[in-house]
Amino acid sequence: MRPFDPRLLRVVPAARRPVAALAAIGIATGVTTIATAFALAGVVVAVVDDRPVAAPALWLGALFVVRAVLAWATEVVAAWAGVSVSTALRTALVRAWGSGGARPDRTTAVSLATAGASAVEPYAARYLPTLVTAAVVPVLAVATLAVVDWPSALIVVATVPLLPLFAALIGHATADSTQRRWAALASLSGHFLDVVRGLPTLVNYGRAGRQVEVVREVSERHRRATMETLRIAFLSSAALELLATISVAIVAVTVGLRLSYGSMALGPALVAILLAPEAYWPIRRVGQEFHAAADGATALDDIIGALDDIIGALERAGAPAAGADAPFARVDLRDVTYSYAAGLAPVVRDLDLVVGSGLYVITGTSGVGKTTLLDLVAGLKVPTSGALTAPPSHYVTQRPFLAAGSIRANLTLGHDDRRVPGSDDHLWQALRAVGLDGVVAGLPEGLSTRIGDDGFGLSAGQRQRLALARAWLAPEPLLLLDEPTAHLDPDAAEAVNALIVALAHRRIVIVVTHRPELVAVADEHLHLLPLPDAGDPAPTATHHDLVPAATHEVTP
Ligand SMILES: Nc1ncnc2c1ncn2[C@@H]1O[C@H](COP(=O)(O)OP(=O)(O)OP(=O)(O)O)[C@@H](O)[C@H]1O
Repeated sequence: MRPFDPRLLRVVPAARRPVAALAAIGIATGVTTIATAFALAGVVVAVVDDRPVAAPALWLGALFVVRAVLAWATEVVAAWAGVSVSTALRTALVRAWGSGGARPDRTTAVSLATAGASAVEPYAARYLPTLVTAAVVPVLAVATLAVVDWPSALIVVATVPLLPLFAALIGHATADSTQRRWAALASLSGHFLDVVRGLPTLVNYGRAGRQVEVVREVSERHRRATMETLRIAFLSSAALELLATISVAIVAVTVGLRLSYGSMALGPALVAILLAPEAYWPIRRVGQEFHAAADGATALDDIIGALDDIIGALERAGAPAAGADAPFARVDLRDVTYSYAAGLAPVVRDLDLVVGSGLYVITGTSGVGKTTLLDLVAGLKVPTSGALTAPPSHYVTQRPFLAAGSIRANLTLGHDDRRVPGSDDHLWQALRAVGLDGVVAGLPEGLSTRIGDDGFGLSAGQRQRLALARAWLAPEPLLLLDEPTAHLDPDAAEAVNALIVALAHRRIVIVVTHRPELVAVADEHLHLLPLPDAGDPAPTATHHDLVPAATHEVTP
C-alpha cells in the first residue's frame, strides 16, 4: 500500500480537480497556521510588554475566521472528492468491462464495483486531505522555525522523520491484515449475492436455514480480520502520539531553558513552541486516517490495476478506450473459440460470422451454445481465441434485469439522458410498441408505479415486454434478444415479432428464438449444430437442400 497512488489521477481524470483543490486549500491552511502562531505570540507579547493589543488581536481574530472558512472548505471539497472519485471509478469499471476488456470473476467484479468503489470514498474524502496537509504544513513550519529559532528547527528536523518511518513500519504490518479483511469481505459479498439470488430455490428445497450458518461463518471471519486491523490501528496511533509528544516536549524544554537564561526573547520562544506541534500533528493524522482508509487504498489498488490492464489491452489492440463510440458498424467473428474454463470442451469452436444489417435469427437445440454466442457478441464473455468486433449493443437476456424502482426508471435504466429522450410521451410510445401501455395505464401511479427487485409485481411476460420496451428506447446500433417471446401468449408473441421486424429496419437485430414465424421473416438464419465429440467426424453442413437459401448451418 502506497501513501498515494499517482495512477489515480491518470486513470480517473475526474479525480484531478478535487485533488488540486485540496492541495490549494492545504497550502492556504499551512500559511494561515503559521500566521496564527505569529499573531498569537504578538498578542501575548503585547500583553506582557503592556503595549496596545488591538492590532495583533484583530489579526488573530481575522486569522481564526480564515481558518474556520478553510476548514469548512476542506470538508466540502473532501466530500466532493469522495463522491466524484468513487462514482468515476465505478463508471470507469463498468465502461471498461463493457468495452470488451478482460473481466474478473463475478464475485470480484461485484465487490470491486460496490464495496470497493465505496471504500475509496473515505480514502479520497478523509485521507487525501490529511496527506496534502502533511505534505505542506510541516515543511512550512520547519522553514519558519529555521528563521525564527534554528535550534528548535534542528530538533524537529532530527525527530520528524521518525514519525513516517514508524508509520511505514506499522503500515507494512497492517498490509497483510487489511488484505485478509478485504478478501473476507469480497467472499462475504459474493456469497451473499448468490444466496439472495437463489433464495426462492433454497426455500423451495428447504435449504435456506443452512445458508444462515454459512453467512454467519463468513461474517465471523470478516469480524476477526476487522478486529485484528483495529488492534494494530489503535496501537500504532498510541505509538505515534507518544513519539510526537516527546519530540514537542524536547523543543519546549530547550526553549524554556533558553528563555529562563535570558538567551531568547519571548516572541520567538512562543512562536517556536506554537509551531513545533504543527510539524508533527499532520503526519500523525495521516497515520490515523490511513488505517481508516486502508480498505479504500487496497480496493483502489485492485480497481486501478483492473482498469490499467483493460485500458492498456484496448490501447494495444487499437480499440477505442472505455466510453468511446466504437467505429465498427457490423458484427464480425473470425475463428472464435470459447470454453467456459481451461480443460473444458469448447462451447463455440472456430466460428466465423459476419452480420451487417437487418434481422439475423439464430436457432439450435437446447444447450448448443446460442446464449453463449450472444454473450460473446455483447462483450459479456471474451473469446478464448479468435477475433471479435461488434458495435455497442443492447442485450435483452432470457431473464432481463429489472431494478427495484419506478417503471419510468426501469425504462430509462442505463441510458444517457442526452441520447435517449426521456419525455413520458416517448416512454408511452415504447410501451405501446410492446403492448404494455394498457397494463401500465391501469397501475395506480402509471409510469411512477414502483416495482420490486427483479420486476417483482409483474408477470414473467410483462417483465419481458418491459425489457423489450427498454430495448426499443435504447440508442445502441445492435440489439441482442435471447428468446424474446418465451413467456408470451400467441397474440403478444405476434405483436413482439412485428416489433422486432420493425426494429431491424433501423439497426442490427440478432435474435435467438425457436419461433418459426420469426425464422420465416429473417434476413439471415443461422442454425447451430452440436459440436462433435472428440474423435467423432465433424458434421458436414450439407443440409442446404433442406433449408432456405439464406439459412446457414454451422457448428458453433
Ligand atoms: N457457466 C457455465 N459453465 C460451464 N458450462 C456452461 C456454463 N453456462 C453454459 N454452459 C454450457 O454451455 C453450453 C451452451 O450453453 P448455452 O446457454 O449457450 O446454450 P443455449 O443454446 O443458449 O441453450 P438454451 O436454448 O437451452 O438456452 C451448454 O452445454 C451449457 O451446459
